[in-house]
Amino acid sequence: MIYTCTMAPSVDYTTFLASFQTGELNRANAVNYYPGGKGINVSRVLQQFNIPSTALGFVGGFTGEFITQKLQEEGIQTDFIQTNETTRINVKVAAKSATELNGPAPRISEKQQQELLERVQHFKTQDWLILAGSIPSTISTTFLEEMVKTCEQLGVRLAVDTSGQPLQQLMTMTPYFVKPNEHELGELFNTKITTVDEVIYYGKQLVEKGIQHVIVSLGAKGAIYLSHDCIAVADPLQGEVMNTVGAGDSMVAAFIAQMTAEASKVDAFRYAVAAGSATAFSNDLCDRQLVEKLAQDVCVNIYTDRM
Ligand SMILES: Nc1ncnc2c1ncn2[C@@H]1O[C@H](COP(=O)(O)OP(=O)(O)O)[C@@H](O)[C@H]1O
Ligand SMILES: O=P(O)(O)OC[C@H]1O[C@](O)(COP(=O)(O)O)[C@@H](O)[C@@H]1O
Repeated sequence: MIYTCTMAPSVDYTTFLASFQTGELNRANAVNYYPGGKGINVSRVLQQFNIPSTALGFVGGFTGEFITQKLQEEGIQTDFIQTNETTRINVKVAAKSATELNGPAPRISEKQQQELLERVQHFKTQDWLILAGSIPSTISTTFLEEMVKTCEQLGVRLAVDTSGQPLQQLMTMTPYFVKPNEHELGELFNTKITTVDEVIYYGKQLVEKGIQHVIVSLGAKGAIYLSHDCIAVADPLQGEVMNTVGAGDSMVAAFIAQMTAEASKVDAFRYAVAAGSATAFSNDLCDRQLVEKLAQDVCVNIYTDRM
């Protein structure tokens, strides 16, 4: 089973405008709202590939109910822990450039953390846990340590897509797969990363720690994959950008979908890049048909000798 864990889910309220000006009244041409948060997006894209997953995390209030109901309507199993706080609404402005306003993560009590740990303790060997999105500041470092240790002991493959201090902490352990974007990678090494060579230099350091698969996403500039025996650089795909929210999550989902279907890692990476762009070229997350189509166009340059 694939479990996604979103500790700070959201309802993503996206507004589409021709132009956006701060300090002015802006009227949207269209809006949409979908269940959001990185792990939840991963579950929604996996479902596009007919891969079942269970969405874990913390939800509360009317927005929490909306998320649970929408996921269930899409056929995604949920096993959320209820919080007293109403789940945040993240506002996205899709205009000439994208602006995002993400609410704070919920406060999670020790009891609620324990409940989550108990769920992880029931996972089986070869299961996946995708820990994605903001990790609330109330989540203790000991809890994260125990969660990673439990995954290691059970033989669960841990994928990580988060940022800030929790990412720093998780990188001192050895997840199976990690997908930072270039800013998050820079943050990890306390530097600013701008060139492909820099991405490769720092990405390799993650691989040397024992992380099996590293994808560094570069937004409109494409992405780079690194493992112990391969570096692959994907050129960006061109298209009409509609809404980039969830592009990174789509990438994570497509990579895992392909890995579970026993595709080669380079093919899995190719699909990951296609899925990221397919989402960027869509109003909601990508659909499978577009991913399959774009996957044919992704140009990947492989450098096995740069490790
Ligand atoms: N404007 C864009 N045009 C084409 N592809 C894009 C665009 N933005 C994102 N993508 C695709 O989605 C992937 C993930 O996007 P990115 O913004 O790096 O992730 P994150 O949302 O996690 O920061 C990129 O590596 C790329 O393949
Ligand atoms: O947990 P964070 O870092 O605040 O991010 C949450 C936001 O990220 C998203 O999951 C989108 O993530 P990506 O664009 O990085 O793929 C939104 O659905 C959500 O609003």
